[in-house]
Amino acid sequence: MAAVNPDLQSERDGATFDTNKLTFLLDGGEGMTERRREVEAEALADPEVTGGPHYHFMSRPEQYSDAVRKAVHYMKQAKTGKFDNPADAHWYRNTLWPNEMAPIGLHTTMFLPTLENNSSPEQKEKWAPLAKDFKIIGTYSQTEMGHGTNLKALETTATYEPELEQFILHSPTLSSIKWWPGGLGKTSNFAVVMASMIIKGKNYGMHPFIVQLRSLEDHTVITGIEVGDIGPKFGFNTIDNGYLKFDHVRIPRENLLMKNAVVEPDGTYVRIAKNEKAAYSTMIFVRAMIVLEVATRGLAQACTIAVRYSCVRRQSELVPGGPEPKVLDFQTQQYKLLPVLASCYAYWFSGLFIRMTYFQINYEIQQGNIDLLPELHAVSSGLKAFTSYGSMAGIEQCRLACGGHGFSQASGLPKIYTTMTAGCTYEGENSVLYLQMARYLMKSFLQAEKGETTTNSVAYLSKKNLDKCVLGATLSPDTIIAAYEHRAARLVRKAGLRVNALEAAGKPYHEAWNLTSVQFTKAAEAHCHYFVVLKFADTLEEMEDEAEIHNVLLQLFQLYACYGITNYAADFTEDGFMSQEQLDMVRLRVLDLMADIRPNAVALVDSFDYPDHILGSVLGRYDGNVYENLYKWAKDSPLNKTEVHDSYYKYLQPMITGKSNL
Ligand SMILES: CCCCCCCCCCCCCCCCCC(=O)SCCNC(=O)CCNC(=O)[C@H](O)C(C)(C)COP(=O)(O)OP(=O)(O)OC[C@H]1O[C@@H](n2cnc3c(N)ncnc32)[C@H](O)[C@@H]1OP(=O)(O)O
Ligand SMILES: Cc1cc2nc3c(=O)[nH]c(=O)nc-3n(C[C@H](O)[C@H](O)[C@H](O)COP(=O)(O)OP(=O)(O)OC[C@H]3O[C@@H](n4cnc5c(N)ncnc54)[C@H](O)[C@@H]3O)c2cc1C
Repeated sequence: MAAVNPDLQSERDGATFDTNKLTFLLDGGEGMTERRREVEAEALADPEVTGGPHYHFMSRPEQYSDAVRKAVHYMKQAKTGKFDNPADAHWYRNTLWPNEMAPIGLHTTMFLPTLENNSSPEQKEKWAPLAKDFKIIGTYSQTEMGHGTNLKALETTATYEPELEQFILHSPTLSSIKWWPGGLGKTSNFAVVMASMIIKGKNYGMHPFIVQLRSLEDHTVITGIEVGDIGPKFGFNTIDNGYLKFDHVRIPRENLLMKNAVVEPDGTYVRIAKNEKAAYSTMIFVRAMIVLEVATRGLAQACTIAVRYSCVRRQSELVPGGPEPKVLDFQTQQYKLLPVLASCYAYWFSGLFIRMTYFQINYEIQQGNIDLLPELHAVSSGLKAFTSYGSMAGIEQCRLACGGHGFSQASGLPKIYTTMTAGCTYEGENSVLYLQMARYLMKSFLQAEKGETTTNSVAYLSKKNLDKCVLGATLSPDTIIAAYEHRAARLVRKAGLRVNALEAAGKPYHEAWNLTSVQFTKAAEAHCHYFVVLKFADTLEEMEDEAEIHNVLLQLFQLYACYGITNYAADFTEDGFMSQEQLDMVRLRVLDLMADIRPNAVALVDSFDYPDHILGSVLGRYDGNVYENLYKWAKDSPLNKTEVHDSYYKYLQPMITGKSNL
């Protein structure tokens, strides 16, 4: 291994805490870190994982093809049973497809979970082993060309025919063509298809059906089905997002996944699930996972790259006539990066929380207790929107902080950005998800207005909030939380009262709601912001005696919270809650905290513990040897394969010399 750049080494030498111990905390325990490292090390030693063609120098069809090669490698490994622990499988996939979507990504993330959570016991016994063993490869096919958000308006129909005990799948219009599902275009031979179920002329709404798309012998498309790739996208080059059109395709009655609703042979419809949104369960799962696995990890990688690079990049002067400083020593550079780094830690702890909560509540739901479903839906929707947007903005900030080299694919940042930013749209467009959370907030507000107690994430709405902010220079977590509670409660209340006032003035509820929806998305965002602050504070409180780590995390917590206050200053001050003096104090504390955190910046990103292969960045290399590797990267560019490029002979030569050697 090459010697570490002394500029990076000095940062590591100066850290005040043991990065390993912080990694343990982030992974959820030392044992988890060890296991993750074992899985990653095994993958990294395998030439099938690390030895393929250079991602950035391939065309899109080549990128897809190489991702399929990796998928086959993954499936072979999985078939040996070595990934029976889902976390192991996850680490392996992250190493195999760094910041790339696997062509079988939807198979593992949505197809299999839908089979497992939406099937009757007999169906589960039949389909889940086939999917787990990759005897069938599937996707989750819900969105249509005309509708992704409004699921009630999906046009694909599944019409029941009792005589033959079959459903007939049909795409009646152009806009009903399924559009976007990952792995649908070329890879999958099966899909869970969400279609509106029609029995004897009555539409029972969206239900999941398992449908074969392609032959298991030669992958040819089943008669009556048209399927293909939707073409190049902003990112996601390694996955074949696809389209799917049905022309009266018959499937047996048993292909309706019947955990939540049964259709008897004579066409009698029997609802089993207590909540009519039970068919939406896979979306809740993925939203809950996106917080840590997509939004936070993308941001953590971008921070790692930008912070390390900012400690090896030297430019300009700090002391007149003095040596060029590391660019991270400029206060403006710290202001670009350190609040983003703080937000990454904040999202991480919320991500751990929502992941654990999802599995706890889902267990209850599987036992038939759906009391906490609305809360889970609201919190997972809100956090997905809040963290994916914050991460998207943060990654772009990291790119800008890397100057010119940040714009090169060599930085790794464009790939991280384009993969992550899709998370603002898929699995529920962010504004739409904030509005789902807002529905929950509105209901909770009305409860609180009636003097009822609100619980869990919205407990603060029925509490007496402070009228005056008591935040002092010590920035105690309690006073910070109280400030964020006040802001969220006030914005929710203001939006709720406006809906009431508009209704009282004669507007129908739906109109009053639409006229308040900007206010409500801001209230939902404020609620999520409060929640993320709260979960960070909870983590600090629950930490066992690791004083050095506690210290630096407390500084990050304070920076995250103070930066948030300065960014949303009007929300905290306009009702007189926070004084101008307090706001000024908070602004200065942001600068002090950055100076406090600066010596630990590299250690804080090292603690995310990303191997270079996953980062995929010349700028963010662990050894900091940036320039020699940038040079090597350029030399590898396909355009440099020949001294004179073909385009010269084709176009330039005739123009310049009047002749052509072609
Ligand atoms: C270690 C483990 C590692 C694991 C690794 C995992 C790694 C993860 C990696 C992730 C990679 C991700 C790749 C995924 C690719 C994208 C896939 C997709 O986009 S797929 C496509 C994704 N597509 C989308 O996301 C579509 C987005 N659209 C929607 O979800 C819905 O249509 C809607 C929610 C917007 C409205 O629905 P609509 O039917 O019109 O409903 P109304 O508005 O009329 O509200 C009625 C009531 O219902 C309630 N409620 C609603 N939802 C739920 C729920 N889920 N539940 C419960 N309740 C719910 C609502 O609160 C309300 O209650 P109330 O107030 O009356 O009491
Ligand atoms: C990379 C990627 C992968 C995907 N993978 C899959 C997949 O595997 N399977 C699958 O089924 N789907 C998939 N999708 C589709 C995805 O889930 C939808 O695109 C997403 O849910 C958004 O829906 P939409 O496209 O209809 O957006 P639209 O709803 O058309 O959004 C357009 C605008 O309208 C606004 N808007 C819409 N409704 C409302 C409302 N009620 N109130 C206020 N504003 C509103 C939105 O906020 C947005 O600004 C994928 C999409 C992408 C980009």
